[in-house]
Order: sequence, then C-alpha cells, then structure tokens
Amino acid sequence: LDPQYGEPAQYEQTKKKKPQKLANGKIKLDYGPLYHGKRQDPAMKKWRENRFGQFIHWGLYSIPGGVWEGKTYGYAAEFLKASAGISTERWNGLKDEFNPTEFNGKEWASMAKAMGAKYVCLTTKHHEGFCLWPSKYTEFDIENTPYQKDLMKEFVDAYSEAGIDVYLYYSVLDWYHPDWRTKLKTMDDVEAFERFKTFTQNQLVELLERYPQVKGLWFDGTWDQCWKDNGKFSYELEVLLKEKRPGLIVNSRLRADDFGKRHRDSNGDLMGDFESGYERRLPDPRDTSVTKNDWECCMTIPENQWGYHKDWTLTHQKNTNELLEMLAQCSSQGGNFLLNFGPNGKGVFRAEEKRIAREIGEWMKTNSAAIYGSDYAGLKKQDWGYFTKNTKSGEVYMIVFNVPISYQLRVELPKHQTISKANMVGIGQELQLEKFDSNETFVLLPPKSYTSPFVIRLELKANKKSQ
Ligand SMILES: C[C@@H]1O/C(=N\OC(=O)Nc2ccccc2)[C@@H](O)[C@H](O)[C@@H]1O
Repeated sequence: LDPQYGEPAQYEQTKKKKPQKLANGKIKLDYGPLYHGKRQDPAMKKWRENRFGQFIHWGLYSIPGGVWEGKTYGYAAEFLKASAGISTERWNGLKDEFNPTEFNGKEWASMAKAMGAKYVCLTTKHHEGFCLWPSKYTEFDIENTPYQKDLMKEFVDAYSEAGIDVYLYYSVLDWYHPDWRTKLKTMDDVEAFERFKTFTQNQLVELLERYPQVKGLWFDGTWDQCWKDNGKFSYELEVLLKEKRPGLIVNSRLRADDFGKRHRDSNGDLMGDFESGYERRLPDPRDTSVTKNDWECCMTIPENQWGYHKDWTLTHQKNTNELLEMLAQCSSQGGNFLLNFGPNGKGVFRAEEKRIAREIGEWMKTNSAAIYGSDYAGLKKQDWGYFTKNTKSGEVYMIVFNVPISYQLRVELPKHQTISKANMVGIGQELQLEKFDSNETFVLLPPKSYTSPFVIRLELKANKKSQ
C-alpha cells in the first residue's frame, strides 16, 4: 500500500512478509496447498475417470457475438466490451435483451451425452459480472432479464439426470461490481475489496446451496494484484467451500499463496485439486512431469473464442480429428480435456459445434475404452500416437493418429514385459507382432489407407525372468 496510508488492521499486507526457509530448504507457507500429491477420494477418482468434459461459455456477450454497431471484432467475443470500447452502462443494458427462449436443458444435455462428455462446466458469472442464476447478492442476474427463470436449475438438473457431472465456472474478476479493484492502492480500495471478498464468498456459498448436485468449482479471473495480495483469503475460501461441500473439487486458478504466487505456490507445489493453466495449449507430449498432478486442458474450437462469435471464418477452426488427438494426448499424460462450446444469446449451438459433437461421439462409441478411466501408461511416447492405460483393467491401448509409411507401429516395453496379443478395437482384428531387439516389438498394420484415428488394445504378459 502507499506508505502514507499505513497498514490497515483488517488487511494483511502480504507484500511485507519476508520468506522464511524451513530446515528442508522449502519456504514456510501459512497459505499454501491444503494437501500435496493427488487426491484419492471417490470424488476425485471420478473426476479422473471422466477424462472428457464440455465447457460452456454463455452470458450477455453471447448476444452481440463479437459484432457491435455493424463492426466485427476478431478478439475473444466475451471481451467485446473492451475490444469495442463499449460503455459499462451500454453493456449492462444487454441484460434487458437476454431472453434465451430456445434454451432447452435436456437438449443440451443429450447433445453432450451423445458426444461422450462425462462432465460439464458452465460459466455462472464471467468477467462481465452477469449471473446466470437468481442471486440474492446482485440485481445483475437472470431474474432481472426478460427471461427471469432460474436457467441454472434447469441446466444443472438436466445434465445431472443425464449422468453428466456438473462443475460451475466462476470469475472472481467482475467488471460490474462497484467494489472490484484491480490493485489496492488506498485505504478506500482496501475497504471496497473487503466488501468484494464478502460478496464473492456469499455468491459461492449461494451456488453450492442452490445447486447441491454440483461436483466442483472452476475459478477464473484471479490474475490481478488484488487477488495475489489476498492469498490468505483464497486459502480460507478453499477451506470453507470444501467444508460446505465435502469432496468438492476446485481448479488451481482459485489460489494465491502467502507471497502472491498463483497455481503453484512459492515452493512450486500445486494449489487446488488440478492444474488448470493449460488453456488452449497442451503440454509437450513427451513431458512426463505433468503426470505428477491432476491437470486439465481447456480448449476452444476456433483459435480463441470462448463466447459465441458470429464469424468463425476469422481464424482456424479445429477439425474433429485434431480435437480427438488433443483428447487422446491429455488422457495419455494423465489429464482431462474440457472442450468449449459457445451457444448464442437465444440458447442455440451453432451448426459447426453440433457436427463436431456428433463426430466426436461417433468415435467415442467405438473407442472410449481408451479414454474413460485411462491414465499415463508409463511407456515411451512414439510418433504414431499415444498410449493409455485403463487404471481398473490394466489394459493398455494404442491410439493411432499417424500411420508410418512402414505400417510398423513401434512399441518399447520394460524388460520384463512382452505383448501377447494386439487387437484393433471395434473390428476386433488381431494384428501380427514382430519382436526385435531385446524389448522392442512392431505391431504390424495391414497395408491399406487409414482415414481416421483408431485404437489397438494390447495384452501384455510378464516375461520369464530367464529370457
Ligand atoms: C477459460 C478462459 O479463461 C480466461 N482467462 O484465462 C486465463 O486466465 N488463462 C490462464 C491463466 C493462468 C495461466 C494460464 C492461463 C478468460 O479470460 C476467458 O474468457 C475464458 O473464460
């Protein structure tokens, strides 16, 4: 804080804390992770087994869809207020136009089910501050729109009844709330932000109380100094929410530590239950260090549009096989894949999204055994694609995206293992094997053209020690 204001009692000045080293060389933290390593409780195991989720960005930004007064803005549609320099008053007026008469929760849930999504994450409040649920703590919510109804309840009920786990996205950053502050420079800032922290906590408790089926909270908008200076609050908030909802799962974007470090604390340890920094990007496919924590990659179909944008021709649109390869890579490295959809202001998904959802679902019908319940197989990554291992059955899968000109798929096994069988999943065809060297085997593909990714199930057996 500006020295002239001194240090207010109710605001712990994280900046003034000096790091203390512990005997083991780590920095002493009062507000670090709640635990270390991977959670092994049933709720987190289900999160891990799910592997594939649907992200949905839906808010007032879905009405203009990246176009304002006849001009198209290429930047992310949910940032149109900023990219088109729209006044807060004019933007907030969109509330009076929000009337998604074509929204049908059951239809949305059945599209997600057919796609093979095992969980869904919906934006309850994005940076604009508009709440998709009737909140006691603000007028800027669904209740004060022509639609009025509790859209969130219809959504949560429909997806839960379809057997899809529901997670709620919540942006701490709030362009609407008068007490939001990016930085805390004065006592007034501090006092306003204390009120904002109370508002945030109240809304989160309200969401958990209103929607008991919810499995977790997906936080965003915590990159500003105001939040970095409130590591203690973020710690206590995680504790409070998990007390309110035992088993609750939160992503790494919620937390800051004693010294303002986010995602990973000052010792490099993950805070929250899974690392959620992989946004529109994946780790290096040969990086095995990512397997140490649970993690999730969230991905857009266009280059960078989370909210509905009227014109998808402005950038590359990922095709189904491109997205399937990302899903396979995530599973192969022990991570989840959260694919984003942006319905328009009426509650309708665009044709491209419906087609991609259908095509992914088609592939998952035959091949989902290699994805659901899968994890890092512990085998050396090969150029033809990805290994996954089913944590329950122990079965190992090869998800093939790049058939080599030799039609030979190289597999390198630990010394004590050998492949006893290899079968194409779906058609069941058994494939010839050619063992060479001490621990390498070629899985031989029938020489023909392969036009979509396919899965091979491997049966491994222990080698006799003598060999
Ligand atoms: C999922 C996306 O998340 C966002 N911001 O992303 C990040 O903050 N990304 C991030 C943060 C820390 C590390 C790496 C990526 C939002 O601005 C965007 O509209 C969308 O909701």
